[in-house]
Amino acid sequence: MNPEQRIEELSRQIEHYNFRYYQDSVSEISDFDFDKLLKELKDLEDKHPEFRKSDSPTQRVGGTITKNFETVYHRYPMLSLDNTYNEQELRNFDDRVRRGLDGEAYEYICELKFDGISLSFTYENGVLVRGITRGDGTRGDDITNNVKTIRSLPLRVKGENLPPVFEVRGEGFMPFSSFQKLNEDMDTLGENQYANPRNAASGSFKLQDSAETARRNLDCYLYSFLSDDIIFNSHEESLLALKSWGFNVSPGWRKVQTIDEVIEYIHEWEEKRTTLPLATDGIVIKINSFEQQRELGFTAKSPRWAISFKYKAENKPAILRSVNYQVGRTGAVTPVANLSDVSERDLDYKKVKGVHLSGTRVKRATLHNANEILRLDIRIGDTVFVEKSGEIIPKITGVDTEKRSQYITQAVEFPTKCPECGSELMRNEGEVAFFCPNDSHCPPQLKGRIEHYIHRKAMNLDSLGEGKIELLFDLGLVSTPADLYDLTEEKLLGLEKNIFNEETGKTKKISFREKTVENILKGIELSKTAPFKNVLFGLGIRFVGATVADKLASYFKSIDAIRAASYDELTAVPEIGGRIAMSIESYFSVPENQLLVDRLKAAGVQMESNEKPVELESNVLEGKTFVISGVFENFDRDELKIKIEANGGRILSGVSGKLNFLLAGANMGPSKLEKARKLGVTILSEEEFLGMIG
Ligand SMILES: NC(=O)c1ccc[n+]([C@@H]2O[C@H](COP(=O)([O-])OP(=O)(O)OC[C@H]3O[C@@H](n4cnc5c(N)ncnc54)[C@H](O)[C@@H]3O)[C@@H](O)[C@H]2O)c1
Ligand SMILES: [Zn+2]
Repeated sequence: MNPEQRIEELSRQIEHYNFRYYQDSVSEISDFDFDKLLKELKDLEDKHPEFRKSDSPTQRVGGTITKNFETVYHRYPMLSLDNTYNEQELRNFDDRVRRGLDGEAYEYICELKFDGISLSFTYENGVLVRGITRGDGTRGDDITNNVKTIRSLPLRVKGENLPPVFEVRGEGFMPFSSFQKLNEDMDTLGENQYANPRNAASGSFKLQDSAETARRNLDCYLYSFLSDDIIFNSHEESLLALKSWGFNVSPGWRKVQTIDEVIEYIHEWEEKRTTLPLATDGIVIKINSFEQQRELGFTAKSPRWAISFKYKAENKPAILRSVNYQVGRTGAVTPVANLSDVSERDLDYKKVKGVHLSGTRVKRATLHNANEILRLDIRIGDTVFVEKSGEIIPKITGVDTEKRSQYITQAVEFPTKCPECGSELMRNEGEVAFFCPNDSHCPPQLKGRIEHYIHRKAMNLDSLGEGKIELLFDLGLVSTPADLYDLTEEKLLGLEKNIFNEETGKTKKISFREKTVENILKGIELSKTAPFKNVLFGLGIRFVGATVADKLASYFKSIDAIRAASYDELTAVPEIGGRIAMSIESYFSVPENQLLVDRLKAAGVQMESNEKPVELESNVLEGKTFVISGVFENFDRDELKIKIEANGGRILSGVSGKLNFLLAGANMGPSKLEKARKLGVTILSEEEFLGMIG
């Protein structure tokens, strides 16, 4: 391949990864490997400048803007940072700075590099008016409603010297604690988990539903101040002022005079950063004086007065001792590697402490699926390499095949039967995961179903959290959600169990005292009042998520109508497709599921929608269809929905050619508006609508 072709190929690859990363919040490769590709491209372009295109990924900020939010131009461009993984390049940077400043003395500010997404906040007369993503550096997404959910971000600031308009910038992130909770939730709901807190933060800041963003407990550190008037002389002054105005400035920064002190700072934080409650991927150094920053200027993509140093993910050898196969709630089987340190090769596995990696001891790593085992060509007894980078879950990156001849090794055999229930495993065409088809008797699947039933978005039985279900299940008291309603004080009082967490090696004792039992029974009783749509979602029928359950419940009004519905009747419901209809049919073809529903009904759980039938006020809207979007002044969306139905109109769930009216409130997504305009849908304001119904 000649340089021109390679440049072309690299550009295409990098653009693909950028799109996945910024648009979809997914990392298909590690940051380190991504940065290697980018560096290769940059070096090639430096050697052959004639092949450098103006829109090359080396010349542009990698981010994208989405179509889901208002696009806003940045008042000051939001750039990226040049980065390096080694100290020599950092010294080269220092040389460039020294030359650029012609022998003037200079200082650096060292800061931690937080791993989240860049955000910019505009304040007018002290009031937060806008929050924008970095986007492509020139324009970003207006996500004001979502950034307002950050509790540490002041909505109003007071202080001396505040210019009438200013911007502050910082990194929005998801603390480890929120990340873990979110992924547990995703797991319960059977949705894809985020690989790391950065991707979770990126996805969560760009949700359409701010209430959901709020639940995810995001946070933000501020590290930059911008305004038209120059009111500070240095970065240090601006950080101190930000802090004094009440902004959340991370306390870890330090002013230093030399590159050696910078390197000292890097070494100091290499281990220490792993104890922080949020992900960091390096440090950032910036020239302190604003005057000198202006002298040094910018490239197309990043400032010449700053650089980031990224920590390489620690990669260490370990011994693959054995492989376990975990069966998840959906029946999917995941192979998990049991590891020991190289020095522990001959130690009994029970006594093994694991490999020391990025501040923690690692004893297990996911092998994902059968294909990954083949790809790695891994054997029990092998010396493997483990890595823990931005990802929280350690992974095996390769095998030291040279070591193989020194030890006895043994092939990893993927089981053909479910390790939990013995059923023959299956694999769907086109899918990588093997799964256990025995969904009505396989223990982890049953337990998963109960956990789903009590989930916040289903029956919201929070008095029965983690561990308690496990106890009840293991003692044989509860094996389906219906069993919950047979629990009594006599059965529960005094139950006890030690639950061992293989991951942490810690044992937790759970015991049911009077207060606990009272709360559990109260919660179960209360769950009988949960609306039918929550119950329907709680059943955990495949593809019937909360939104689909809502639609089915309001269309069919009762479980009996749903289970009697034919495929054609199901697919006649707007937005219920063949895949969902088939899944519902197959759910009710299982006798155990029919029984479960009957028992829940007998226990008094809501199996009918008690949405009051709408009383007809008029039929002026007969034959007309509506979509409601945005926020309204006098009504909330449910009230508007009732108004429309009460006057004979019908609600559709999406904008399509069939739609007559889009009832548009404030803050609705511009892409929906655009689509409606294109399709010639009439757009109504709240007032116009009220006029229509008199
Ligand atoms: N794995 C993938 O598929 C993939 C794809 C695209 C990009 N990436 C990663 O993202 C990087 C490019 O992203 P980028 O342009 O945002 O660069 P970057 O993340 O390396 O550095 C710039 C960003 O650092 C952040 N930052 C954190 N702490 C800061 C501080 N104290 N001061 C200033 N800024 C701070 C800011 O958001 C700033 O925009 C790549 O180098 C790569 O590591 C990975
Ligand atoms: Zn099984």
